[in-house]
Amino acid sequence: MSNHTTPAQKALTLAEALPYIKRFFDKTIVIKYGGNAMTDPYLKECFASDVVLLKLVGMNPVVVHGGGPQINEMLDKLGKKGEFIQGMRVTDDETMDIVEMVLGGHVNKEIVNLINRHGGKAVGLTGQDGNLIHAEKLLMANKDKPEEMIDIGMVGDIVGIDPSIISFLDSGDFIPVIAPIGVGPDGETYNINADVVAGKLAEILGAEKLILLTNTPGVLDKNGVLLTGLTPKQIDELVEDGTLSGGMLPKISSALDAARSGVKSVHIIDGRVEHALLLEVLTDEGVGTLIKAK
Ligand SMILES: Nc1ncnc2c1ncn2[C@@H]1O[C@H](COP(=O)(O)OP(=O)(O)O)[C@@H](O)[C@H]1O
Ligand SMILES: CC(=O)N[C@@H](CCC(=O)OP(=O)(O)O)C(=O)O
Repeated sequence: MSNHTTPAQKALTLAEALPYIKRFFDKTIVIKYGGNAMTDPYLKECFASDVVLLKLVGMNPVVVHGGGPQINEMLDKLGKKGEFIQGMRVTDDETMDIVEMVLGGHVNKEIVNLINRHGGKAVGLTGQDGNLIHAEKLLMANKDKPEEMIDIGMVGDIVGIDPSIISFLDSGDFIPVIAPIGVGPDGETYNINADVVAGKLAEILGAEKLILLTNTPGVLDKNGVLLTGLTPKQIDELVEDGTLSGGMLPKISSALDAARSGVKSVHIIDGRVEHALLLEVLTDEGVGTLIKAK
């Protein structure tokens, strides 16, 4: 909020929150915190305080985080180059070790720590904890030649989610902070795109909202103009003509799957905006792109 806001304007903004607090009271809100959105220290503080505020007014935020750029940084330090195909990281065994170390370690604990310093009770998990995310090796079709499969190593496809650990944490007013790592039948670990985890978790938890925080104002058209709402047909067209690429591909397909599976509202928003979460959940302000089920 600008320093030029008058007390009356501030009061109006606060009053505006009441219908949203009532509507989302006791509802689950899955928040995907993208690695690209978690770069600026001040914005990280804003994010953590927003999550705590949502919890304290009676909502159940569940945080799923990414960390793609943070993994790249570590790979760089080790002299290894990160490679992505259709928005998914090619993950050999050595890269998988680094993914687990960065996501399950540093990134996860940093977010837990931030939320706790703002007065929340966050608990960090990977998909291994409480058997949360069951995975198997992803068989990825080449989008240009669908009959051809691409082997991208230890990248996982979610085959099941056991949400009991989330319900348990929720009953104790804890805020789950989840790293996108899944576990296979033989205990092997898989690297899963964080948007995919957030979308599937929102579906299984019957979430009211799924919010994907990233580093663009939302989905942009060919001319870089924000698209405030997107239907499945429009999404198909944008994929086909190449307007959507890279990390936006798994993001949009997870968002659409979640919307079609009953998550009431799915948004891709700009995590670089101060208090983007509060603006999205508690005000009339439309931010980012709303993904529609039809
Ligand atoms: N049409 C589009 N609109 C917005 N961003 C797009 C589009 N197509 C590709 N992108 C890319 O997708 C990126 C967001 O995905 P990603 O890098 O995976 O971020 P995150 O870490 O938040 O998941 C944007 O920074 C942008 O470079
Ligand atoms: C399979 C795959 O691509 N996994 C991702 C997991 C992290 C992630 O999704 O991070 P962002 O949300 O910051 O992009 C990766 O290795 O980068």
